[in-house]
Amino acid sequence: MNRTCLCIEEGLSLTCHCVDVPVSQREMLCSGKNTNKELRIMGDTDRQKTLLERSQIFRDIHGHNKRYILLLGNAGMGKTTLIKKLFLDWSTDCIPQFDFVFVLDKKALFLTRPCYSLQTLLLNLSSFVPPCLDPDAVYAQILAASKRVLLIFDGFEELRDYEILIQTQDRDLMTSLQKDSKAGMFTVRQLYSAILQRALLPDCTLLLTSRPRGAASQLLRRVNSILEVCGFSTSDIETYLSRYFTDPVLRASALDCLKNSSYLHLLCWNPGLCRLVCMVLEHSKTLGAPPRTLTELCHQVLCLKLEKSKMETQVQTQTSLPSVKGNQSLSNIQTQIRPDARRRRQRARKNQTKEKNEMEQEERRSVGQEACGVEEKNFMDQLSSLAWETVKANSSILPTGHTLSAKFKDFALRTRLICSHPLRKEPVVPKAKEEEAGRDNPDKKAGDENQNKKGIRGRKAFENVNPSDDCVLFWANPFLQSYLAGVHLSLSRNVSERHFLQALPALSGPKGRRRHQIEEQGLTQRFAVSLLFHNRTLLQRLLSFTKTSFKNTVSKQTLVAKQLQGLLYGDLSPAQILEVCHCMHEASTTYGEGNRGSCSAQLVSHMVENLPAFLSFCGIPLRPPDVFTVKYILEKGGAQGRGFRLDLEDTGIQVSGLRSVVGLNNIKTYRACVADVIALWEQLEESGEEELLQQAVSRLELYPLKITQVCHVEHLAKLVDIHVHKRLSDSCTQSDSILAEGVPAIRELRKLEFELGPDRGPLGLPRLWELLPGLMNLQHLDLENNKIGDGGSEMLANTLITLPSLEILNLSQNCIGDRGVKNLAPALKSLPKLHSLSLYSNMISDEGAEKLASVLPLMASLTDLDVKYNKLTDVGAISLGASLRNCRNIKTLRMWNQCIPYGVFERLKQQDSRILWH
Ligand SMILES: Nc1ncnc2c1ncn2[C@@H]1O[C@H](COP(=O)(O)OP(=O)(O)OP(=O)(O)O)[C@@H](O)[C@H]1O
Repeated sequence: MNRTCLCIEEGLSLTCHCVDVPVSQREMLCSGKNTNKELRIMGDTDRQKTLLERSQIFRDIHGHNKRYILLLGNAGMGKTTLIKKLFLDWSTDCIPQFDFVFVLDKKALFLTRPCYSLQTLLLNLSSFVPPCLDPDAVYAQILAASKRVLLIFDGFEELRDYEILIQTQDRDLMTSLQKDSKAGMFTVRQLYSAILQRALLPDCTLLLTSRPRGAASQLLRRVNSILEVCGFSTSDIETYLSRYFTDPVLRASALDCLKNSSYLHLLCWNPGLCRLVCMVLEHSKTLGAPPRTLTELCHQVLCLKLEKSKMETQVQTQTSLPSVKGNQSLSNIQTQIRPDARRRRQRARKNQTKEKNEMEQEERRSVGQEACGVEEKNFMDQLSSLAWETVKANSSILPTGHTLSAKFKDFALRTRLICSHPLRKEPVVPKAKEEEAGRDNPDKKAGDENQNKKGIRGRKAFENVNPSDDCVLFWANPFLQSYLAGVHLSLSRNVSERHFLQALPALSGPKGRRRHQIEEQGLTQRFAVSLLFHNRTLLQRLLSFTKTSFKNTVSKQTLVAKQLQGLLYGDLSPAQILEVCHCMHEASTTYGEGNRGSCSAQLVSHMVENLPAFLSFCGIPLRPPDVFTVKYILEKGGAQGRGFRLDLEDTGIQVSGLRSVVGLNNIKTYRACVADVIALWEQLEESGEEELLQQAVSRLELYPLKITQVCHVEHLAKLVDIHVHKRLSDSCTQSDSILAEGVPAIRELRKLEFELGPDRGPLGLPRLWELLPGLMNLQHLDLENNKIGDGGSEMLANTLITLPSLEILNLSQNCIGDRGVKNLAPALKSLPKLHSLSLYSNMISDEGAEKLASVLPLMASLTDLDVKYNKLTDVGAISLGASLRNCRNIKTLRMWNQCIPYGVFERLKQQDSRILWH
């Protein structure tokens, strides 16, 4: 197993190229008053605190094993690589709690015949599984100690795929599966479903990987740990480059290039893209200028791949090396060859080194020239069409209904744009039977011995029974898949203008909001728009173009321009605005030509003119490349004299990203996770960047402030502390002059909504009581539904007296009773500006009502009081009604509840019209 999973992808190995990146622990939390739990987007500072090493993945903080783990990560973020690394750890005994580890791939779901058992699923169908000579004995061991089994589900693009498997419930089937899991009469789907539902191997540990998309509430409820792969940090990128480029000159030039291109550097946050960036930097001498957009990057990678495949074909013909057989990719073969065979191959390769060097030189010379012949271009068109089909279906797997010509398949596999996943493996014949068969059939025995001599004994177990039928074809790279889908949309004559527009939800205005945006569809949309403005001569190197297809592109370009100019940006969702920003960045930066270049520039100019002045990205993840694009658009706006207020709350933006946008001249105010804001200020103070610190402090906006997570209270407390002490920390004094008047955002904070709800409210309230005295200018405090209770009212009373500006106080639904009112009464009468008080739906009875009635005339500014739905009876109501006569300023008193007799209430109402039902 160690050998089988060593290869990350062609030419890259786990031991030499893999960079260890941690995973972060994600949390399911209720947000605000909403009782449904959802995946919380964490701020950067908080995220850093949840990072886990690989060795901690299976253990909780108490050292207990986690049994149901979900690992999330966008395309290319390294989920599969992490799993291979876990395999490697396991094979070297670093995860000793498991005796067996199996990887079950989504692609096996294509096996639809009901002829499998749990035993064959694990020992014959799982990925990386080594040959097993005594399956029955091994299976018995698995069943006997299922607690020591780790099952990993990989290759699932959507959470919904799991959700469907969990929802399918057939009781009879589950019973028969549990009764006889050895019977070969189930489909892979049924077996997967039973495992995920814990009907089979209920004690084993499950680790599921998925891109974080699609609704999956049932699944999220089942799992007891949600992890996310982190991208590469700046130092990870450097490590990766130093491992990728063994040639010091190339390495230095690649590092230099990244230093000069912040976009490429930010793309490298995604390891899959980092790999692509390295590929093009490796050939930068011949490729010319490094890519400035994702479109250019994918275009250059495609050219390289096609060149490489062309060169390999030439060498193969020259040296008559056996060609790649059937549907197996080279990398697959590499991983399966035993070391002795590999050594012999290496020796042979040495002899070819000279030839190879010449070939590489030739390759370098030819990159930049024509990459495809006519036939290849036709194949590229066909691939593009397939790419769009798969993107539309949210899948990386090629549909099985198509009959693909052998030549096309060979091209697709040779270029490594498509890979093949073997589905069925030959069952391993137990050794005794093998010998028996050999005795009966001397020819076969001789053949087998031959194979053993070649060092590939046992390899049979990995191979397909029938290579053409028993494999699934899938896209090797999600970015190239989306790029080709974009090529099809914008350049194919077969895509009408109507269909083209339908594929671009970001451009269809508010109605596009409703659509659930899938990552690859977003990427495809970006590529499709950008390719319309792309340099045609370059595109012609890859694709077949006729005059008609050019015409078609021009009309689509006009259509896109019209659509973009008609957009009402104020009506777009944050996700749509981000997508349009990406489209515009790609279109206007990608190699343009002549008037196409100026046309895209005009579109950007139109966009920045029409963007709303308050630009919110709240609630959508902003990854490093996204931040680059947003910054690009903001800068363009700045050049046209536009200023913006930015909302970056709940975006998970990194502190470095925050720093890059906050300092732009045309940013008037910004909001972001308070902990990250403080982290940024501290960084700026430490680096002595006073001007930027001054801007970052003065531009922060908090108003109106909603506290929806317990951590928000902690963050706010820290900020209030800075405000009160007028410095960032005791040891730092550089910021003293900047903070001489405290934090402007705190000084100007007028409204605070505390929305933790009854379960989490008590967790955050003690901290709130401590920080409130720092919010001197607070006018509106909304504490509805936080279970303050009589216990909390005392603390609240102590704090209220420190808020002289308070005008509106909402204490509805807080379990406050008579004791609470007694505690609060002195504080309430000390608030000189309080005009609205709500004690709606608490537990105040007559005693509390009387206390309230006694202080009412002393609350000179009060105009509205709400004590509806409490427990007061006619006695309390009459007291309040009587007190009202002495309160000229009060305009409304709402106090109805079922304990007050109807007649009494009616009479009170008639006596004073300010008493209201509702
Ligand atoms: N930790 C790492 N070190 C070095 N390279 C990595 C690492 N993680 C990922 N890569 C590179 O990124 C590529 C994509 O990674 P991988 O296939 O693991 O992503 P994934 O999250 O499984 O993507 P998908 O959702 O598309 O399946 C790998 O082939 C490898 O080249």
